[in-house]
Amino acid sequence: MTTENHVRRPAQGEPRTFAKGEASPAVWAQHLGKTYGAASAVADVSFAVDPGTIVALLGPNGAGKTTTIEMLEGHRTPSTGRAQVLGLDPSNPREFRKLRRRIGVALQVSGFESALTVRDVARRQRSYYTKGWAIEPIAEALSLTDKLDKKLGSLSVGTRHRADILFALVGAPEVVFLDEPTAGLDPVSRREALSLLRSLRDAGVTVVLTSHQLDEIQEVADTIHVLRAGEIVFSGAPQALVDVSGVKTVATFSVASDVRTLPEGAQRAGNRIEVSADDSEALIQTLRIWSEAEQVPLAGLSIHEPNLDDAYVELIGGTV
Ligand SMILES: Nc1ncnc2c1ncn2[C@@H]1O[C@H](COP(=O)(O)OP(=O)(O)OP(=O)(O)O)[C@@H](O)[C@H]1O
Repeated sequence: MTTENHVRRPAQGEPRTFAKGEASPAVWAQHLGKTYGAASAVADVSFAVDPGTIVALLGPNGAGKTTTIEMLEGHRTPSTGRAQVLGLDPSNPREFRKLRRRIGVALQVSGFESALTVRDVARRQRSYYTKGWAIEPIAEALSLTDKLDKKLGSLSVGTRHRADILFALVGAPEVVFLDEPTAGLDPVSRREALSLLRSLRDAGVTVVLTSHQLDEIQEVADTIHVLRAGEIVFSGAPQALVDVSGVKTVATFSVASDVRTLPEGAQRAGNRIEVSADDSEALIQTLRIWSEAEQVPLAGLSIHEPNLDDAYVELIGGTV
């Protein structure tokens, strides 16, 4: 879903209401902005998040992802615009008190006491909520079972990060905000964390996260919002960004040095040949036909189809 297509813009100060039958977004931001003195951290961010989906805020360092997510969590007050999470305004202290029992938050850097064990903090976090999930199964899903009785101060950075995800989830939140949840995690832990995110979505939990790991985002996110200099420059499904990016499929292969005729549009560097096209199937077909006609084998053929990483780099480029 794109950002604002089903959202009626309310007048300033009017509570956001949704038509009968219209699904209320779990998270809604309209023209959110945050300034620090003369500096703008977030300029103008609007989007709506469907319940039970995974949404990723992407963008270069300093684009405003953390500031945006922290305004939604109620940790920063917007300078302009407004937000609702589960129909409540995170910047309104009375509404925030209700909201915080229904959301889970893992900050990029958390401030839990180093002298407490993982279990102590998990129990305490769960006690703040009316509902709650059992600690052990989540700990197991994050490979934290043998760390539950370790003090936070003794954990490695990646383990500490996984513990922060556990703390965000123990209260059975309806919406979870995770700031770079897989940063610093080893490859196996990453897989586990991604699998946990999918399970949360299957259970109807809405997940809003920030990330620089585009391969992971392509795998798990339903929707991405790409920020640049505090503004959204793309909203949609990860594949939609790939599709509009114009990045081509590239085939590379080697030929003997006496081969002179090449497929149309091919680039040659020594014996290495590179051919690109919009459509990978058509490209492979063209190469097969050329190979058979010329009696030249496609030695070491590799095909690189554009992915989210390629599309993101094309979108963001070196312009920031
Ligand atoms: N408390 C603050 N005071 C002044 N400027 C701030 C403050 N917090 C953030 N900023 C600035 O706001 C901009 C956006 O920062 P933010 O942390 O939201 O970016 P980000 O997209 O999350 O970056 P990263 O990928 O590095 O985490 C940056 O230029 C940052 O320096």
